[in-house]
Amino acid sequence: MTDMRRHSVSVDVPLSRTLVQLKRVRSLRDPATNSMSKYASPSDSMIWETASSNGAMMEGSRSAHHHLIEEDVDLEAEATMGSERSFRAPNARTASYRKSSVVRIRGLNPPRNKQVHRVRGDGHRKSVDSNHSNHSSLRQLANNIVTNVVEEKEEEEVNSYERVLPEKSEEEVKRRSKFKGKSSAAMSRVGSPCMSASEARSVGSRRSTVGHGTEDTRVRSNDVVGPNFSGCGISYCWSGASKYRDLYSDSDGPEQPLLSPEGTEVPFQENVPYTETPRCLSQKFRPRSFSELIGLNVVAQSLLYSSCKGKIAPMYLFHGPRGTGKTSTARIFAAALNCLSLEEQRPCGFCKECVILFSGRSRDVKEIDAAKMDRLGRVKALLKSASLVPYSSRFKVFIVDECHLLLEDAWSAIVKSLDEPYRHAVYIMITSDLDSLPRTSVTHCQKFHFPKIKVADIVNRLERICVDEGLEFDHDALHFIAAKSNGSLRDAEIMLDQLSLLGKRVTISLVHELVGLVSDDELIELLDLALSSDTTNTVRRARELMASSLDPLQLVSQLANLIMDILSGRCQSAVTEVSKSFLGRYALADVGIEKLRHALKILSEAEKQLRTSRNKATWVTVALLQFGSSESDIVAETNDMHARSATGYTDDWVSKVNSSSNFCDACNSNKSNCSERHCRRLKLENIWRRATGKCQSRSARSFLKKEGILSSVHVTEGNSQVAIAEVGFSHPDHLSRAEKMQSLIQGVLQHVLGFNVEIRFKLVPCAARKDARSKRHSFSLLGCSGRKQELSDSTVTDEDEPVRHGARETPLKGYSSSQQPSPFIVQRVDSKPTVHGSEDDARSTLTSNRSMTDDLTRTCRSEANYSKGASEQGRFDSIQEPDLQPNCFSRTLKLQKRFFSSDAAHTICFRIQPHNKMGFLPKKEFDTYFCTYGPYEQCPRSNSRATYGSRDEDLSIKTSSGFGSNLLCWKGPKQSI
Ligand SMILES: Nc1ncnc2c1ncn2[C@@H]1O[C@H](COP(=O)(O)OP(=O)(O)OP(=O)(O)O)[C@@H](O)[C@H]1O
Ligand SMILES: [Zn+2]
Repeated sequence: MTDMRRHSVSVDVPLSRTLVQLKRVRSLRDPATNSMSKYASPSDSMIWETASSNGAMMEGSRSAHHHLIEEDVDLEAEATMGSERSFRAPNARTASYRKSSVVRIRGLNPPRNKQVHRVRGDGHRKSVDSNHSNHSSLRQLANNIVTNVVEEKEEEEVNSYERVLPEKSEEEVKRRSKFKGKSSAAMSRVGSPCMSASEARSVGSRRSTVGHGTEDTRVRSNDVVGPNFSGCGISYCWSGASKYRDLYSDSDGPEQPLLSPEGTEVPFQENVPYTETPRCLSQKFRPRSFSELIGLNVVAQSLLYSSCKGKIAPMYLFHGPRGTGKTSTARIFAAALNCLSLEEQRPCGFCKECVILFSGRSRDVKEIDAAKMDRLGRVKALLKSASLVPYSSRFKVFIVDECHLLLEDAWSAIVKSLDEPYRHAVYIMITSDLDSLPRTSVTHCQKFHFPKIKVADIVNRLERICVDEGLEFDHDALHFIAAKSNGSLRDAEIMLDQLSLLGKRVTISLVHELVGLVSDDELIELLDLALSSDTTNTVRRARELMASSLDPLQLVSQLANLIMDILSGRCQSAVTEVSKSFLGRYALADVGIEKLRHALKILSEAEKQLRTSRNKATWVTVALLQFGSSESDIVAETNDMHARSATGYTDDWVSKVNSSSNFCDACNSNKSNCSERHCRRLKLENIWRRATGKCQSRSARSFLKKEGILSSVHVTEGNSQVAIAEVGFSHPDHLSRAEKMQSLIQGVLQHVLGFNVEIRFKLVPCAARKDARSKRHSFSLLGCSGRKQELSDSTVTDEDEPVRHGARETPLKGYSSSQQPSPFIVQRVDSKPTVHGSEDDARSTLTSNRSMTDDLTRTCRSEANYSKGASEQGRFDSIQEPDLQPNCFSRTLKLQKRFFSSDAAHTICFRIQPHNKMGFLPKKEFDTYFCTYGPYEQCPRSNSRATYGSRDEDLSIKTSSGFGSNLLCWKGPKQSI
């Protein structure tokens, strides 16, 4: 036996039987784990994700044998899989066995080195432990192995001609027949009692291919397996089980015992015949022709036409939401492509191709799960297979589901392969996420959009199913299911399926119970209570509803939907008394509508809060109680708001936060006693404190509290009122950090203000921070070392009261006073600026220092016309230069990097506003410089010369102006300048 192990031996016994024996011999398993999976082979090139969903498949590898044989056939079929696979010896002994025995499988290229143990498929490879108790089995097996070199050689050649590409010469085909004949003889010896049906079919098929061409093949293969033969169901069946199934995934599945406890062989289970029994309604009613597709007229017509006219693209892309029929359509189209009928209505559903395909046994139509195509090797194998001629059909169709999971490399490989002249290969890519596909690849596809299915169409379909299934139903219930399924027919069918299991009439209350929803009547009742300020009953009813396991968020969403339906007039055809009476009171009266809008607003706020709150039920109840704020409140509030908006300022949020109208919570005094401005600022602080207090993250909370300041709040006019909150930070780094927290800040402010909030960030002086109320804080806006700018308290930007300082408040030339741009940050510069350059510069700097002794505070202005709408997308910050004497020529401003956002996507634009002591110079004399942080650019808007500092961390701008300047710095997307 040892000798035998050492020498290569070829196999003379029927190979499938050998494999069966290998499979059965328990001792061939890994002794440590008793598992074969350890030797699971590199099935890298065995990527067939086959379609499908067959009940038999779901049973997993109830028969590893079946699996094995089936794969054998697969391999034979797919020449691409013919790569050699060798066992990896788990230990020396198995290695020794490996060396000694060469087990060859039909369809695989013969090993050059006979010491290579070849197995196909996932290769249930086995090691042999010579010490194992089943020596005798092994010996018997080994004795059955007889060298047959000639056979091997022939087989090799057969294999190489197994699949003939169209380009192959006739001569080759003849040779192929010759060898096929021999092969058939060899195959006739495949006498395994367990030869699988598919194998038998394959054998028959091969025989007939040789002699009679493909048309004959179909007939002959049926002769062998019988027209009703349904195979073991592995890998190709579509109905009955999960859609995505890895052919190899069950190699480790529950295998039937190979040896009984007594050591005798356990007879293999019979193939479980393919069964068409659908597992659920959506399978049972899966469409099988274009005419059965719902809501897809254009798609169906187009595909039908292209299949009839033979205008077939190499690649299609089906995209759209889930459950809208993409996979079903792909299968129908695949069937139509291969249907043998000459009628226009394809697929006919009756021809052999149709029958095979719809029973999930087609070998030319394969479904592939893109998630499994995670290695290039697998993609290559797919492409190789695509290059082979189809078994029996006209087209090889690859349905790649979830194709957005394909790697970009895979996409390019597939797209590249489209150039090859494989006119029989068709790819149907399916995705629900079009945006994540590589754009260039998508352009190669014919795209079909699968829209959400209309409620009415879903209802019709459900009705038909109910009739077919003998289910009693209420129309309302079906309508509700359809509305709930969000355009997915599959979801609707699944819901109906569940309801049908209850064995009761499908009624709306049953549906509500199943999906955990409240009926419209119950909702209206609750809404009515809440709107009529019936506090006790509102609380009681809300609690009741939520106690019956209704999710508070769900309740909010249902209520909001109901209100929206009422507002949009969709609820006018009320059926019940409750809804009729409610609609009469609310939907028709202006005040009622105003109340409903108000309620909707409250719900939208509540919804945001609920997402983060633990005590959801309470918050819902609180929200409901707010519905009851009286009509006069709403009207008054609205008027008030409009009045304030008209002046450009509203402190509606103040009235919301501080309910008392005469008492100033902020300064704890009667409003008449507190100074308006002071009071407002304190209120802003109050809001900011409350808002920041709502931040969940401690670090964010303390950062915002410490560094940020709410400098103003505006509420816009119009229907969709938005509060525009300006939040300031004194340091650019803080500013950029805060910008990253924009949504958080927005959320907390929204919560406190009760409005949708739009945030505007800006740099403000430190002194404006609340903690610096009494102190004067220095800050370095320009960040130049040694350069400090102290700002007075008055620099707090309360925009209702623009701060204007000093004699330099000269109107900008070129503007009438009414057109004056809005004021910007006010700064007072009282320290020496960093100016460097020539001696002249130095002198001028000194001069300028002298010149700015008294009146150094000045309003910087952003020029409103500078860029229309610019304020929407970015912002101006100003960097003020001290006044310089007119005789100052050129000088360089040096600005430290940290002033700028490090985000290269942002543009920083400097506008130099030269001015003399008399005021700003006329507009045309302005110099503009422009740069992007990163590689600096010349300003496209002016031909001004700009010189930038060479040091990395500094940006220097050389001004050509002989005057003092303001620098207006634009931070925002480049294109918006
Ligand atoms: N347009 C449709 N016409 C008829 N039946 C449909 C349609 N859409 C969905 N169905 C039903 O839903 C089931 C599932 O459909 P299918 O698998 O084709 O959807 P899908 O769009 O591919 O979904 P997914 O994107 O989740 O794979 C089908 O069996 C069928 O019963
Ligand atoms: Zn047909």
